[in-house]
Amino acid sequence: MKIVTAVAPVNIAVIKYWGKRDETLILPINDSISATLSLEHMCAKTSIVCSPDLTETKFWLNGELQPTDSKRFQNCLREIKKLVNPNLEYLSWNLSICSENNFPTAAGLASSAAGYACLVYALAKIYEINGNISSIARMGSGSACRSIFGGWVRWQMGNTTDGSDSLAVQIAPETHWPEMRVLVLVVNDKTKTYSSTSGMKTSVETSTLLKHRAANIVPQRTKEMITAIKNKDYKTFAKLTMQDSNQFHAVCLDTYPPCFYLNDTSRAIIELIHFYNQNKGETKVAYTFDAGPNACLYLLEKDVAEVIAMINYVFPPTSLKSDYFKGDTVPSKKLDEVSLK
Ligand SMILES: Nc1ncnc2c1ncn2[C@@H]1O[C@H](COP(=O)(O)OP(=O)(O)OP(=O)(O)O)[C@@H](O)[C@H]1O
Ligand SMILES: C[C@@](O)(CCOP(=O)(O)OP(=O)(O)O)CC(=O)O
Repeated sequence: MKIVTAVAPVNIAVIKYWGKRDETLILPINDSISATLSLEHMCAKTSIVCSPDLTETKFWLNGELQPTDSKRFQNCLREIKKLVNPNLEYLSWNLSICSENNFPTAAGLASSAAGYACLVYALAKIYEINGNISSIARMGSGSACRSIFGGWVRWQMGNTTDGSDSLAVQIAPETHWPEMRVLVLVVNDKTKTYSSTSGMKTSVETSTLLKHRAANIVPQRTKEMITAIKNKDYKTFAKLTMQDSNQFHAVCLDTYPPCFYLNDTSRAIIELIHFYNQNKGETKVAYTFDAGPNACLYLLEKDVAEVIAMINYVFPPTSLKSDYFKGDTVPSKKLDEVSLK
């Protein structure tokens, strides 16, 4: 019997991935950029048992049995197994996989990114594979390819049909911008109505704004974002981050039928942050929202205490779940192996 437990971090995009050019291989229509958060507060944790006594492969997520015949799960398992020494005695043994997220799942806080990065990493450990597993994680969930690396990561969309050039690469390591912090404001921890997968599929089919974004906006914005990150230019970084989040949600509205991910509290957070920055006379804090109402704020360490105080003052305790309202850190540690027997 073999047992592995691994933990993997979430990543929060500052240039959003939204739209696929290949649904099976999970190839995107534009580049994206994210920071991988530290494992301290938010992570997926996955344990895998591999044993000759197991009669079938099973997968539990947050205590609930999941189907193992999904294309994504099977693709990850198949691609990992392709890299395994065919003589490995336990290659044919079944697996018992158990994963848990210590933060809301499918609520727009990148659970699929941490979850599939963790699954693929744990599988690689079980089968003793070394090498870059980011492209395999991508086949589980696109954004997962970025969670394999720490620090600032770019997922290059690539152009080939086989996806060989659609790769995540590190722009800057976790040590690059040590003052950077992320605050996660949980507005609603419920599972969202439209998954990212189905939302972006409808956007690709119906949104003309998404076509314009992918062709004419993201290429230039990606270059500017990389320069801002490399130069630690917070003002430019913050503006690009907020503009990209807003454009992504504009695409969601331009989708037919529209996907509403933001709610009134999300919009109040956006207004508050612009008001606060304006009153301070400089950009102190930037928001970004994934496919959900929950805000991620990027800000510098020196401003964390005041921004937390301001948010606590404006929002009554019931409107934000203070359990999750905490500072996470970028720089991050990478994936971690908890134990290996
Ligand atoms: N720990 C995990 N292990 C494996 N799969 C997971 C795990 N956590 C989440 N997932 C998968 O990811 C799905 C949620 O993905 P989805 O992209 O809709 O939400 P999200 O990643 O939380 O939000 P967003 O993509 O907007 O940041 C879950 O329904 C489940 O299939
Ligand atoms: C809004 C996003 O978080 C979308 C993430 O989409 P997913 O990676 O969850 O989608 P699939 O590839 O279909 O699994 C933006 C981002 O993380 O870049």
